[in-house]
Amino acid sequence: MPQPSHYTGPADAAPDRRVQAGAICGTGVLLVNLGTPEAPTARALRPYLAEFLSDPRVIDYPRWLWWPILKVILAIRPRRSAHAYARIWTEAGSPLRVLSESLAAALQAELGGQARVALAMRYGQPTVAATIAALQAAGVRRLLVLPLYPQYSATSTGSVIDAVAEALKRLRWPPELRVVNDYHDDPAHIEALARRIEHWWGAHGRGEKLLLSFHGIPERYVRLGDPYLAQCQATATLLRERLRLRGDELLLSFQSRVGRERWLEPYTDATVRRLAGEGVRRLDVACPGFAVDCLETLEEIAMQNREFFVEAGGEALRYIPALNDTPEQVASLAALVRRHAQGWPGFAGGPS
Ligand SMILES: C=CC1=C(C)c2cc3[nH]c(cc4nc(cc5[nH]c(cc1n2)c(C)c5CCC(=O)O)C(CCC(=O)O)=C4C)c(C)c3C=C
Ligand SMILES: [Fe+2]
Ligand SMILES: [Fe+2]
Repeated sequence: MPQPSHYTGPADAAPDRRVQAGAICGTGVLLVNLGTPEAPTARALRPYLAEFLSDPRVIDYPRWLWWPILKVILAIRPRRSAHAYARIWTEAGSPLRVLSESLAAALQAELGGQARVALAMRYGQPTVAATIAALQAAGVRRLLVLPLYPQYSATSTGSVIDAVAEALKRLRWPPELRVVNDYHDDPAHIEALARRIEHWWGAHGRGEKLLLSFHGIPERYVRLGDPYLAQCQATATLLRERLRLRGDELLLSFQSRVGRERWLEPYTDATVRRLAGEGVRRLDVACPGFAVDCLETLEEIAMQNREFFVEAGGEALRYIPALNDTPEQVASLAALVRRHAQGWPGFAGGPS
């Protein structure tokens, strides 16, 4: 049987006619999330934090300056972080892992035979390299990388691109590659976020203000050209317009600061304290930078910052969960995949 004209691979690498038959095909979607420790213990936190904090995309100090500081951090932080993880750990494991896996399974069900979906973690297991190798062994010749970060930052998405490039370097015949850099202003994504918030308001009533808390990064990175701040602001503006909120009803802040450098401001903890001090009683907080719930939302926002808010005189800080594996998130990511895969077999513009 003749192969499609662009096909040049060996016979066992999933020829495109299998797409027509509705079988899993030579297109792969690699979802990548940050990663999470294997257990909520200092022992499991140490290698996780060591890998994460050794990444020059995350901390860009010269290595000779950073190694001694990292050594001190790795003597202290694992125990503190383990304590925080223990507060959110579930029977099934770390929420970030459980929810990312569930999202990947739901996206696979939605895409059916159009693409094979796999999940990798930037730090820890399963690695980006091993997951790409497994996809390739399953016949994937075209790979769409979808980091689970709506806003681009060199510290998150940029680092995923590094890991993918490193993995492809080791392959004799790498797959054709496409990368979703960000989806911070994707209309379907904004709609999914807005519906999530409206649905939550429908069930719990509306607070006096809505705070959008994004993960912070050092402010210096933005000065050096990282588009992260502008993309967070754009997401917030689009959500404000879609939810028809007044300027003072929606606020933006940045959480999870690490170290002594100045990070993006205003800080979330200072903002919730300030709002409580100004008389806000019921504050709703959403974290649109996180595709799925994790330590930073479930512990830092829904526990720590709730305590800060109440200590400062507020009544209730109500955390609105992330999109997780909801049909809205699955539909918006599937649409994103279909748009980015255009021209590939089985997708619009490609051989059907
Ligand atoms: C020290 C620098 C850090 C930068 C820069 C940073 C950027 C960044 N992180 C996320 C998403 C997540 N971070 C998570 C945890 C986490 N983040 C840092 C540090 C930086 N992050 C640390 C040390 C940790 C581990 C926990 C701790 O010890 O405090 C998580 C949650 C992981 C989980 O297991 O649940 C996510 C998700 C983004 C999107 C980002 C830049 C935009
Ligand atoms: Fe982080
Ligand atoms: Fe944190």
